[in-house]
Amino acid sequence: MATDAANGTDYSIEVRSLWKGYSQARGSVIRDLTLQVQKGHIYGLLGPSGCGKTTLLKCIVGRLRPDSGLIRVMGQRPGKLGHKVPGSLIGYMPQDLALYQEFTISETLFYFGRIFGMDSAEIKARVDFLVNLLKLPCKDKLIYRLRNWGSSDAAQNPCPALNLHEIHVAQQLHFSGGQQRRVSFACALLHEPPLLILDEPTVGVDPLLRQ
Ligand SMILES: Nc1ncnc2c1ncn2[C@@H]1O[C@H](COP(=O)(O)OP(=O)(O)OP(=O)(O)O)[C@@H](O)[C@H]1O
Repeated sequence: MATDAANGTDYSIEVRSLWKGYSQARGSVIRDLTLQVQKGHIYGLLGPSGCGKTTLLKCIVGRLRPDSGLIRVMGQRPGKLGHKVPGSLIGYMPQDLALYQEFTISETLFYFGRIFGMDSAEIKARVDFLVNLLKLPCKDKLIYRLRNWGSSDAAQNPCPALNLHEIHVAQQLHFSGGQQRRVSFACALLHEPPLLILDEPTVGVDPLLRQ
């Protein structure tokens, strides 16, 4: 309805006259930005590197405060007391992966599921679904990728005492960079949020997941 739209309730995201910078010396990264995203719509944010896309998304999910202007997400200001943004109203896949390296994928998804107030049965069902949907190789793999294992440079190799076979076995227990992005995507989808915000979701993933 037109009246609802005017009040912002038809919008999942509403940004008006947003200004945001990181320091006075460097000035504003976002200058007087206004945009609206209607509920049920997919919105792509395009722009050159460094123009402020991630900064805008961080303001929308409540990780950064605007210098001035208005942001409403699902009808209310992010960070407002009692409003589940940041929280269960959104699924957010950040550009920089923010996963606990010591967790397995199963532990990671249970951790986020608990934060979103899901019970064990719900989480388990979603984990099984997402592992299948995103073709995650094994729920019991650790997230951490052993970067320089196997390097001939003794200074870089974190465990030079292991032989090549042992290193190969250890690497099989861990995720690659692209697989970690799939796990991050699974975390964003886990609680079936009404609003999904993905920051460069296709970087480092194969064509199958891009589709
Ligand atoms: N934490 C920060 N402190 C200071 N400056 C920052 C910070 N984060 C980003 N910037 C600066 O703000 C500007 C916009 O960065 P932002 O990451 O929002 O751009 P972007 O459009 O998402 O870029 P890309 O497409 O390369 O990811 C850049 O000049 C960046 O250097």
